[in-house]
Amino acid sequence: MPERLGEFDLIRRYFAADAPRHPHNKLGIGDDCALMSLPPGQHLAITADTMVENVHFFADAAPEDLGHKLLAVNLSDLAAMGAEPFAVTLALTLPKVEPTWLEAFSRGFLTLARRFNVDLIGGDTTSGPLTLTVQAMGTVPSGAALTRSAANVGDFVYLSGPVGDAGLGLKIKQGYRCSFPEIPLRCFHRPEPRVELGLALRGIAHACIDISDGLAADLGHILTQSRVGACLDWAALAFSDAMDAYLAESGDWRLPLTAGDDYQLCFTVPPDRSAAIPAGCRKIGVIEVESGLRLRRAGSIELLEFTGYEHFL
Ligand SMILES: Nc1ncnc2c1ncn2[C@@H]1O[C@H](COP(=O)(O)OP(=O)(O)O)[C@@H](O)[C@H]1O
Ligand SMILES: Cc1ncc(C[n+]2csc(CCOP(=O)(O)OP(=O)(O)O)c2C)c(N)n1
Ligand SMILES: [Mg+2]
Repeated sequence: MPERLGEFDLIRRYFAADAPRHPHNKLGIGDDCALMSLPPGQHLAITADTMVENVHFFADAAPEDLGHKLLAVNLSDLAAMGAEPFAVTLALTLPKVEPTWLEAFSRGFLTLARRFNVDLIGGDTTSGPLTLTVQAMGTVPSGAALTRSAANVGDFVYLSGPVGDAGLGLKIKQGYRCSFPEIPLRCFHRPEPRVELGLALRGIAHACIDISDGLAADLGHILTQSRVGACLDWAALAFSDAMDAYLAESGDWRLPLTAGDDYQLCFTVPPDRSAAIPAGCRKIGVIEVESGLRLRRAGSIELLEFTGYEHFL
């Protein structure tokens, strides 16, 4: 007869292995609340993101990848703010207790957490349709956060890496045949949160956002909240070989601008600080007075909608 695990055994076995290690975390899993204490001069940065089966992942997703991605998308929001992560809570709704699933999920989650010195300090576990939520907390020196509203006219727009691969990974999962599927599928299943880059951009970048819904939509949030516009240069965008092959075959140039799930950072920098930008980031455009997002491509300039992943439309 298989072993039966209850709610509290499950938490103890898969999630409460370590006492908190980060000095800000004073009390972790096991009481009604966790306790933390921040040094003076630091702001607490807080974010939450949920992942739901058939919305954010397919039913056949590897649980280790799910644990990784759930934490990665939350750390990505802290990175986009220039915040240094130190604690997370995890709210799990599970249809049933499956030890092999939980073991792999917690391994994916806790491996990434340890890599960034982040403690799992609490959460909630219930039965119900598979739904995974994390709240992530970080610190940023007061006044140093990289907000969406801080872009200035004349700033250069930068992107931290290729976009579109995760969207291509989703297409591959939906049946698109691609000769080089490894990178797109890896970007879709195992995004890398750009935490070190977010920290390195403090004092250099003005506005910053992570690309979860798509470049056009997420840069659109910066433009709207900063009351500016931008013009991007298609030729400045870097694509993987897989994306180049997809573009050549399909002509679908909108996909890398609108697909989302990439978790690269898009940020704006005044020109006189551009020499300080970390390697690997590319200048893709410039912030302008005129509102809206324009794209220079194939000899002409066209207006782009702020299109991206949208849950309800
Ligand atoms: N249900 C909610 N209640 C309160 N605030 C919310 C809710 N959902 C989202 N927000 C806030 O709205 C803003 C935009 O959310 P979202 O698009 O999810 O950001 P992100 O792409 O960074 O995860 C964020 O400040 C987020 O905290
Ligand atoms: C099965 C499946 N279908 C579609 C997608 C694509 N997708 C789902 S949600 C999303 C955007 C990001 O999720 P959201 O909840 O909007 O995160 P946030 O912007 O709040 O960080 C994308 C690109 C996916 N990842 N998996
Ligand atoms: Mg969100």
